[in-house]
Amino acid sequence: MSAAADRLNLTSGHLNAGRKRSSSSVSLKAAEKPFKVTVIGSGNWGTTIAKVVAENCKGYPEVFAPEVQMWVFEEDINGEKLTEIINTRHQNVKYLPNITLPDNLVANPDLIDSVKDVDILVFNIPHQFLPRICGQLKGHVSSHVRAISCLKGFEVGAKGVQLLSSYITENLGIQCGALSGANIATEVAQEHWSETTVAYHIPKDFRGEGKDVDHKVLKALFHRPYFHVSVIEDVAGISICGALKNVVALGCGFVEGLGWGNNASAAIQRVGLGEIIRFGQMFFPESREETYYQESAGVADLITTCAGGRNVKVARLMATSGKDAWECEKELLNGQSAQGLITCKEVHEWLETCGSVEDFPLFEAVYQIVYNNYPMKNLPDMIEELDLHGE
Ligand SMILES: NC(=O)C1=CN([C@@H]2O[C@H](COP(=O)(O)OP(=O)(O)OC[C@H]3O[C@@H](n4cnc5c(N)ncnc54)[C@H](O)[C@@H]3O)[C@@H](O)[C@H]2O)C=CC1
Ligand SMILES: O=C(CO)COP(=O)(O)O
Repeated sequence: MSAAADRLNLTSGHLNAGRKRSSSSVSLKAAEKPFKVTVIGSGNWGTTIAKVVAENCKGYPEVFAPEVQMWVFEEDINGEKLTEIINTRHQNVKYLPNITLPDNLVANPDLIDSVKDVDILVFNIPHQFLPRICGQLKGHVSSHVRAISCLKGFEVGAKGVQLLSSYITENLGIQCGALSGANIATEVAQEHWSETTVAYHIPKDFRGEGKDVDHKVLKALFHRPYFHVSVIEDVAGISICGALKNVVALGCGFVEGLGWGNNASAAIQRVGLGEIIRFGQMFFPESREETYYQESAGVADLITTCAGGRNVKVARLMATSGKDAWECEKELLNGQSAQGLITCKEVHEWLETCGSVEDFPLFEAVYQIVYNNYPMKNLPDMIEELDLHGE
């Protein structure tokens, strides 16, 4: 067993679909040429995942090239470039303040330069920017590159509703999995224990152990003592839950902001979980129902987001202040993004296209409140009424 695997103490139970844990060790072969990793994105979660990845790349030089590039959408912060601040003070003062970043993490404002000779791309940007980023990357990424998307959302367009990992595969011609879990970024950055789920299908052109990315390599890349990783194959299941729990969290924020308390929030989460699973069954039948219940990316992420995520905070402020969603997002998030605000519109457009709006009354109610100013106090009736129409 390599020294890297020894330190990792990988177990087969962590590497397979399902939740059976086994104590048998799985060796991690040293890479023929250590994998070079780039993180695309440097927001709240982007910087946190870059920290996790850089720690592991430094810790396992037999497997990964120690230097990790992080592409940064350049900004001026009080007369200084954000990339310069990150590279000299090792802090992302705007999106992840008060967290020291590893010195092998290098901020790069040049997207194309940041992916030069890369083997593994980790996408981590608000999903509304993905089409433009993919457009810029086209022709600059070899088909041998493997990717993981940490984004939560969908792409809705001429091709219908698409997973973001599929969008990346289609546009860049590279295999792409996903990482999603109950992961409020700041808690992970502070190294408070949490779990996550990584999902990845081994592609047909897999080049072999030590030469290509497999589940063991992904576990080594993301697992930390404070960030426990389960690697499975259900990319669709973890991505659906990650996208849609943001819409449910807006619903929770509305009822909390109205002062209705825990029961109302629990009711929204119950209805929301049902709609998430129904969405998966209708549009992504390859997703597995147990993923929603058993993985961190499933119900656990729904719970943490509805308790303490940015979407719930924005919706709560909408309820207490009467301001619209965009004002609240601006006021609360200092340039960060509440992805549920975009996802609820994308979901509405898709459901309308396929005549299924009435099957998803909560998603529709959230959309109508955010975009058409429907009174949020009518939320229970909106869910009921649409249910009755559906009968
Ligand atoms: N923050 C969190 O706790 C978690 C977030 N996620 C997901 O991770 C993804 C990334 O989220 P965050 O890193 O938190 O981003 P964020 O919400 O902090 O957004 C700010 C980022 O967007 C970038 N940006 C602004 N304008 C841009 C433009 N025109 N083009 C490209 N980039 C631009 C900023 O430079 C900054 O890096 C999202 O899909 C989110 O749902 C997932 C788990 C946890
Ligand atoms: O995805 C998240 C937690 O897993 C973060 O949710 P918010 O974007 O609502 O903060």
